[in-house]
Amino acid sequence: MPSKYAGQSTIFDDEEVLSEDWTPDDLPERDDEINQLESAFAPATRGAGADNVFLYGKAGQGKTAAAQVELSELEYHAENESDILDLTTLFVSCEDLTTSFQVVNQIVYQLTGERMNGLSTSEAFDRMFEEFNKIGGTIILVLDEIDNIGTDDKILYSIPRARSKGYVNEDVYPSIVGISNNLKWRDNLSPKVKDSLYDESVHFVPYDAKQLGEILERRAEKAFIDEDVLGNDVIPIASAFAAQDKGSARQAIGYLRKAAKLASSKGDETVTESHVREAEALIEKERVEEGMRGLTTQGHLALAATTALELSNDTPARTKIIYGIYKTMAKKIDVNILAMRRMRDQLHDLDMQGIMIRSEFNDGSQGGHYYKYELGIETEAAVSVLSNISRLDEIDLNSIESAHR
Ligand SMILES: Nc1ncnc2c1ncn2[C@@H]1O[C@H](COP(=O)(O)OP(=O)(O)OP(=O)(O)O)[C@@H](O)[C@H]1O
Repeated sequence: MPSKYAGQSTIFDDEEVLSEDWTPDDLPERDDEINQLESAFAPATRGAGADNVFLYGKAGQGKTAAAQVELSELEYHAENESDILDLTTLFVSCEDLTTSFQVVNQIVYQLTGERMNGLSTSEAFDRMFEEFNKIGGTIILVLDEIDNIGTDDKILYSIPRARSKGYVNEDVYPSIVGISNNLKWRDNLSPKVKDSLYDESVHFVPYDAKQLGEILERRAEKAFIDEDVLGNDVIPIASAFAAQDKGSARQAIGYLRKAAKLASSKGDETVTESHVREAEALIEKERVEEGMRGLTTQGHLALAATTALELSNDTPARTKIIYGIYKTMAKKIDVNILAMRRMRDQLHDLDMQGIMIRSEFNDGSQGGHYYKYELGIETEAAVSVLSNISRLDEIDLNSIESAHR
């Protein structure tokens, strides 16, 4: 008898194509942006080093993918067509790095396999430039999610000025490709950084539904065994969902991937519109749960107080009722008690994130105008997230409410 794994995928040819890590060779929707990158890299092909360039735009807009595609092209040129270009490229994710020192440390680690311990920031920079001197030639550093360094931005003016300041030898041409989806951070950079980093600044505007549809079509061609696997509405709906939200290609691909996995796990031979709708609802649920986990302690307490009321069927509840329970909980775990006005802000934020639902009431001249809140998610989902937060260990969501009564 065949195992339950036999014949599992009746729809996928190459499932990997829908994964987060798969990089396309071609991004036709970003031709203009890629041309701008090409102009920034072109001086390197003439032996003058690449210009510094800054890619910005919201998440999932192909900034990282465009940098990868254009750098691969330049690497191909250096290896196969050029006697002039001696190229080293380094891709550094700054996701968990919050200072220039940490970024420098990571660069040195990626170049040498060694971490720098006990060095001052300027010693660390010296060490990095020493490595650049050993390598020589054109060195392009892609610093992805560079906004994580906040105002500690020494690296962003030191590398672009390394040659003019004599930090590196004559034959070394280091430059930066900075990538960020935080537009505020970019606008608030120090003038020193703006001067050095803004040789070129490339803006990635959000994709529209048509472009997202084309991106999905190309992926689908590679991912599925044939075109009949996808119902006619699948791509238009997945791209419309993503376009209405953030215009993110990552999000659109995520809907298609989840819908296809749902179809596959149910043994269905085609992916349909209802799989996409189900996928969207599941992804939204995961997003909200993630948001719940990431709340501050005050946010968690506001959620805990509302959840306790939900468990005793006392929702929707007015702010002052939630506030009463919140105060008891905050006291119990020794947390500073917010004023009622601030609690209102917390509840409003939870409403904005889809964790709660706020309804407006108007009792005319007697009661005036007020809001009531209830959970916007399954009660069990809130209980499960809250029970995994150690700061709230001493709070019993079932008994606090009865204590309040
Ligand atoms: N024009 C496109 N064609 C095909 N795939 C694309 C296109 N644009 C983006 N993608 C894909 O969408 C996903 C997100 O893209 P990418 O990581 O490059 O976005 P980003 O702008 O760098 O976002 P973030 O700032 O969140 O990292 C990747 O899987 C990428 O391959």
